[in-house]
Amino acid sequence: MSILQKVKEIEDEMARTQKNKATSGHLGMLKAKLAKLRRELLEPSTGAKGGPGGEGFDVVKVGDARVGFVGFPSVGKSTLLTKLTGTFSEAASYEFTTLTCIPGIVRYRGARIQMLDLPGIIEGAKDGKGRGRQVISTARTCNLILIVLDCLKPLTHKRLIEHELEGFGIRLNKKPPNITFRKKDRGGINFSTAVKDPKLDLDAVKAVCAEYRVHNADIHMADDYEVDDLVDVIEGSRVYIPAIYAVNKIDQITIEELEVMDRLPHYCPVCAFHEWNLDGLVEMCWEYLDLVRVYTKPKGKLPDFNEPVVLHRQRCTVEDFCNRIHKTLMKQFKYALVWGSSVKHRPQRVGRDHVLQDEDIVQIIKKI
Ligand SMILES: Nc1nc2c(ncn2[C@@H]2O[C@H](COP(=O)(O)OP(=O)(O)OP(=O)(O)O)[C@@H](O)[C@H]2O)c(=O)[nH]1
Ligand SMILES: [K+]
Ligand SMILES: [Mg+2]
Repeated sequence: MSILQKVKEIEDEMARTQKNKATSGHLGMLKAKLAKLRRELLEPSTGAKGGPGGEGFDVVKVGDARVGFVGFPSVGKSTLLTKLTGTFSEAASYEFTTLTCIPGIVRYRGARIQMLDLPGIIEGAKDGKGRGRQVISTARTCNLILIVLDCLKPLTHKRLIEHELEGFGIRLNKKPPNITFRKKDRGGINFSTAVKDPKLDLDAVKAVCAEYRVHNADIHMADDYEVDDLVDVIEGSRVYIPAIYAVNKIDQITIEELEVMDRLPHYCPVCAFHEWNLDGLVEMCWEYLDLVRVYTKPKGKLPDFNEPVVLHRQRCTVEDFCNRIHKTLMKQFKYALVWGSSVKHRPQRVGRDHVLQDEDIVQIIKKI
């Protein structure tokens, strides 16, 4: 039986199994099996680099952040890229017009944001249909995924695209689960959680562990989690990426229909063709990218407000800032002077570990 057939069999069995406390162990085992099969699917066939293992498109990362457009064919991804970035990407009424990855750049608030137009994907993309794997591998390298939807198409398309991305280890608009998983030599499975009446019980946890041949481990969950979260932690190699649903072609629907869509979380209605709400979309991308702009102040001069150093919220210490300016700057670093919302005094003297905030001004003082 091929891996895909095995996957299908397990998915069918899961669909047949009622979800309750009594079946949670069995479902946990099935989910772990599924995750393992999916990993096998993604592993490159022996030796051959660039095989079906899911190499992305070879587009150089430039700018401060990267946004990838993912969606079914003909939802308007290329039209959107052309209008947003000014880089032409062919658009047409037939499906699969775009066959490769087309990069463009948006300049916004001093940052350079790379946008990637990608070929349309279809159901089964993650399992190797069409260019799906290349598309999704490229999406994995992005700081934000723009899921482009056609508002005239069924709402179920959203779920289908999410399913394809999830099957490739991408988690959308989600924080990594706060689960500690520590293997040991003896002592069996110890499961503790900070939550009263958690969704997962010891049986389910044990079933998942057994599937991974783990018989001794300490597992602690700081929050209430599902089987999938535990599987994610054991499997590793998951990426957590924010996502926006850009619902395109709103010129084709009524105001009432639009109002319903406007209220859904992470949605941004647009009309690429007439350039409606493209500013709104870029602003939302900016918010979701969560970038931190830091202005450099040379000694005795005004800061340069036109060219911020753009950092990501998870990596925005003074040291990160220095490394972005020059890779040897840290060797000469003595301390930094900071003006802005991350400090009380202006300026304030700080060390390399100080965490910067958006629009801080920094002057680096070097050792003599
Ligand atoms: N009515 C309307 N049509 C649009 C809009 N945006 C794009 N289209 C049309 O939708 C069709 C598909 O647009 P593309 O930009 O080629 O779509 P795509 O998602 O890049 O398609 P593939 O590359 O084939 O996956 C074209 O005929 C566009 O003119 C829009 O906002 N409104
Ligand atoms: K098209
Ligand atoms: Mg296209």
